[in-house]
Amino acid sequence: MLAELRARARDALEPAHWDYFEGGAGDERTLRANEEAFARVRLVPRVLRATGPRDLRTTLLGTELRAPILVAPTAFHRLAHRDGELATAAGAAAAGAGYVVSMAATTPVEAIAAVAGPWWFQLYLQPDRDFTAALVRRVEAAGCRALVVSVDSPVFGRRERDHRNGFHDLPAGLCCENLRDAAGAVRDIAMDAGLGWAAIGWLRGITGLPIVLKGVLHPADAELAVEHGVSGLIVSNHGGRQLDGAVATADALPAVAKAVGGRLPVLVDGGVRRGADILAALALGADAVLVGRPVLWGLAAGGADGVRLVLDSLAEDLDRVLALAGVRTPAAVPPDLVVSP
Ligand SMILES: Cc1cc2nc3c(=O)[nH]c(=O)nc-3n(C[C@H](O)[C@H](O)[C@H](O)COP(=O)(O)O)c2cc1C
Ligand SMILES: O=C(O)C(=O)c1ccccc1
Repeated sequence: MLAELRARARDALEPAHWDYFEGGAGDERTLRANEEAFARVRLVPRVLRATGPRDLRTTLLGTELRAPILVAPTAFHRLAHRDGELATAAGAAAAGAGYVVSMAATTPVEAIAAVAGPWWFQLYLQPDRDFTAALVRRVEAAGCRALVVSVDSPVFGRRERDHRNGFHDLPAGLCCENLRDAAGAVRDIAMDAGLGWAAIGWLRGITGLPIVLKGVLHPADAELAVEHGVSGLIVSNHGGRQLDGAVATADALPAVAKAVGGRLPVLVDGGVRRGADILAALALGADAVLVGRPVLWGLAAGGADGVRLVLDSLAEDLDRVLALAGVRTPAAVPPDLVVSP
């Protein structure tokens, strides 16, 4: 199902845009490793557990979802489909999935909020703190339920496909609509290699929204995140688009989950393509998963309906594999459901 949508997306997109969505950094080792790590997992199901119908509902930081599935923040949805983020928001809402809006969205958050279910906002903390604070005020006013701060991007990863294709800018008519300053001029997103833990403390001080750190792979950073009062973590290597050679997320997850020890929700993204991958993520210590590229395939192939189809199919597949594994709810997935090879 996903493979067919992926092929349709490829047909629908200009090659340079396809490469932008699909590609990773460097030799794309980490990009491949994410899917491979899930494909290596072997499950040890339980039998005769009389689970009855499954219940996939999941609450994260006060946000209620139909299943432990969210749309990962990805940039430039109007490059994938004319309805852009409005289609993503509507498709995710119809599927009961969470939606993390990218800071690089090509639609204003107020318009997204009008058609979205529960949504969070992904932020790159900008060197201009006043601008960052104004953006936080804006997304709070629009109804954002949590801030997802990406911490894996002190600089841009080297995306060789984009260099080859000369893809550096959005085409005329599209821009990062949430990066307008007070005068209405659109800024570029700045990556900030000067960011430290003090910046997280600063953000804590200017907002009451839960703060989720995205891009944690080392258990020592997970421990620091807990100490600095964040509300959640996303184990992520940015879908292999930042540090090529970084550990696959399914491989990094158990140590991070162990360091957190249940003190915060732990989410994971990168290479989640099947219900069995979600089941594996839950067994390896995650509370929920985010899905990046498959949502873009659905969006490019079929707009809001395509997004809904991707998310509904993953939830249905998770329901089936939970039953086959003898588990009734996501929270009840035991660690001994997976064996290491
Ligand atoms: C085209 C594209 C754009 C992305 N843009 C962002 C972004 O703006 N902010 C961010 O934090 N992560 C971004 N990511 C990373 C995703 O949030 C997520 O970590 C990754 O896509 C998960 O891997 P998957 O695509 O294998 O599911 C992007 C990923 C892709 C593929
Ligand atoms: O492409 C990306 O992965 C990404 O994170 C990003 C960041 C800033 C602007 C556009 C995309």
